[in-house]
Amino acid sequence: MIETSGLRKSFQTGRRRKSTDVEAVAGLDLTVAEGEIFGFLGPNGAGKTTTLRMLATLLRPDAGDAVIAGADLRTQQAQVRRSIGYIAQGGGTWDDVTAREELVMQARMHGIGKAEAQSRAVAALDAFDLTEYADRNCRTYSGGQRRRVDIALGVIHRPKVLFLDEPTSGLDPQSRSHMWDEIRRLRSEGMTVFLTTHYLDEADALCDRIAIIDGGGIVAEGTPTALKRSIAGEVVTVGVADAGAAEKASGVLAEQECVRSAEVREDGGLRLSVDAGETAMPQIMRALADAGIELATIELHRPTLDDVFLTKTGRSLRES
Ligand SMILES: Nc1ncnc2c1ncn2[C@@H]1O[C@H](COP(=O)(O)OP(=O)(O)OP(=O)(O)O)[C@@H](O)[C@H]1O
Repeated sequence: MIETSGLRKSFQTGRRRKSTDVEAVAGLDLTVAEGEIFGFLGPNGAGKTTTLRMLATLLRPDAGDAVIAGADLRTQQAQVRRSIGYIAQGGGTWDDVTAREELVMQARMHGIGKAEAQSRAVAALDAFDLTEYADRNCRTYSGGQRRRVDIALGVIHRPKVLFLDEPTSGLDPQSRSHMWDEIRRLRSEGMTVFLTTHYLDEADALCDRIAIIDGGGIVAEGTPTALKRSIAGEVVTVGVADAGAAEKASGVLAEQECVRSAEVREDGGLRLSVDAGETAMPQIMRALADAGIELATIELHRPTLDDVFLTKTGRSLRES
C-alpha cells in the first residue's frame, strides 16, 4: 500500500555562511502492507514527522520515490491526496465550532454533497463515541475527545491510508487505550494506518509491524515480537526445589533442543536462554520431570523494544 525507495530530505538551518544542512530523512526504503498498522518508532528529531509530511504530499522530497495506494508521490499528488488522511501532531480542533459542524465542513471540503456529508458526520460521531458532545463547542472537549474528533475528521472521506502523527501524545492512559481501540477498528474496516510514536508500549501493543528510526534512517524493521526475539532471544528462569539439584538440572536442560544456553546463577536459580519462551517452557518442565527434578518456580522474561533500540543504537530510547 505504501512503498518508498531512497526517500531523502534535508533542511538548511542558520543564515547564509553559517547555514548548515540537517539531514532529517536519509534515504528511506520501506514497505507497508494493505490493512496493517505500521508504526514508526523513534526518539525526538529522528525524522518521523518529516517522513509523514513527505508521504502526505505536504513536503517535497529532495530525492527518492514513493508509491501510495498505487499513485506516484511525485507525479500523481492529487490522486495520492484522495487516497489518504493525515492527522498532524497536536491536531487542530480548537475553533469555535461543534464537532458536528467541523465534520460536515470537512466532508464538504472533500467534495461530498450536503446530505451525504451530514449523514457521514452522524455516523462518525457515533463510531468515535462523540454523539453526546456533538453539538458542544470543541473548545470544551477533553484532550481524548479532541483527538477522537481529529481522527474522525481525518477519515471522513474514507481514505485507504491514514497517516497519524503521535496519535496519543499527551493523553491519559484511559484515553490512550480508547484511542488504540479506535485505530484497531479502522484497521478492521480495511484501512492501512501509518503512525509515528515515541512510546515503546504503543508500538508494541498496537502495531502489526514497526520500523525503528534514528538519525533519519531505519535501524530495524519487523513485527514487535520478531524484533525482540531476533535481538535478544528470550530468557526463562527456573528455580528447583532442591538447590543441590541445580547443576544436574542445568546439565539436563542444556541438552534440550529449545535451550540455547543454561547457567546456574549465584542464587541457585537457573537462567536459560531460549528462542521462543512459550514453546520452550512446557519442554523444560517435561525434561525436569523426566529427570526426577522437582520444579519450584518458572518465569519467562521477554526483551522489550527498548532492548532492541539499545542494541541497534547503543543508547536507550527512554533516555533519548
Ligand atoms: N523546517 C525545518 N527546518 C529545519 N530543520 C528541521 C525542519 N523540520 C525538521 N527539522 C529537523 O529535522 C530533524 C527531524 O525532524 P522531525 O520533526 O522529522 O523528527 P521527529 O522524529 O518527528 O521528532 P518528534 O518526535 O520530536 O516530532 C530534526 O533534527 C529537526 O530539527
